[in-house]
Amino acid sequence: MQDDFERIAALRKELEEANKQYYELDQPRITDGEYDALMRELLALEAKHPDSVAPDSPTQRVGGAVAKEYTKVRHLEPLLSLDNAFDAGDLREFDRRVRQVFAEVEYVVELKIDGLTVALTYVDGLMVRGATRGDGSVGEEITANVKTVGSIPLRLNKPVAKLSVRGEGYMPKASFARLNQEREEEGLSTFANPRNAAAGSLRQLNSRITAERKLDYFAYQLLSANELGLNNQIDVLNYLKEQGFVVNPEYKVFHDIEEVIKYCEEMAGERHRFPYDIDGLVIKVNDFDLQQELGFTAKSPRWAISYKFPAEQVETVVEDIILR
Ligand SMILES: NC(=O)c1c(N)nc(OC2CCCC2)nc1O[C@@H]1CCC[C@@H]1O
Repeated sequence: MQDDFERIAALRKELEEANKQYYELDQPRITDGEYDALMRELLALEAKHPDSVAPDSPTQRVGGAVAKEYTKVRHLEPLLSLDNAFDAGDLREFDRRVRQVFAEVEYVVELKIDGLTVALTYVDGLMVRGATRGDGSVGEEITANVKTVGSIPLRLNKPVAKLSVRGEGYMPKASFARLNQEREEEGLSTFANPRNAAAGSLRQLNSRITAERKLDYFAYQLLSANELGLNNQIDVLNYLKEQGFVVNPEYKVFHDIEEVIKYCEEMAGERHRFPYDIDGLVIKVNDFDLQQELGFTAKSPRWAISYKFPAEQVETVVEDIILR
């Protein structure tokens, strides 16, 4: 018979493995019910041995902290916004400006997830802080809520002294539909779209409520990447995956803006085939030395632009008028 501490270690290992299978590999091996039973057993054992609770224990994901209001946090580096391109002409103009500095350029094109930016800080491999974008310089501290997002690692696979990650917190369409269904049944107001639902869920003062919202996260940026020997965006995305983050797999590399334009126009028609909302694409110069050369305008990088999908003709569906 294992003693409590051996059982605690075994349960943590099993729950972390199940989490990895579910979020990173998208192949759940145990049912939600089995996962919950293991979690309940671990919570009970940790309650019996409170000094055994580690900050990266899976039990830290169930939430429970109820904040009274938000503390504000200043970001290490400001979170930038993006200039927008609305058509092929805008993209050609962006490319012309880039090529004024370098004739040869490689672009990485990523889906633009329609969520909200969340900045994560890890110290010695453990997640110590999560923060909203706020005004770009000062955001809200939402660490307890961020810990409930299953695809955000509580501990890095290869701990480093300090790591600052940026990515998009979002609510998958399925979670959004279920949440609005539940709220309707409870006579509560429904959320207008997954982005609002994600923002409301991540800015919840009660992290137990956040834990129920089934949020997700795609990492896409690292601060001080060059200190880690990473000198382009593709290397950063691979590094983030190695560390245990979920990176959106739909990114592509192009060498020519005409290919980028073709891909953007193709994707405008494909936007609904993903299990999450996207509102465009983000085109980034891949090489960090070239990004450095290009620099920034007052509010956004000169080495990145977002291609916004054209507004859709939403046919107004007239609700069937139920004649009572
Ligand atoms: N929403 C996204 O999927 C996304 C992305 N895939 N990549 C970036 O790269 C940043 C890095 C520096 C400038 C933009 N930003 C994104 O979202 C931004 C955050 C703020 C405005 C955009 O939504």
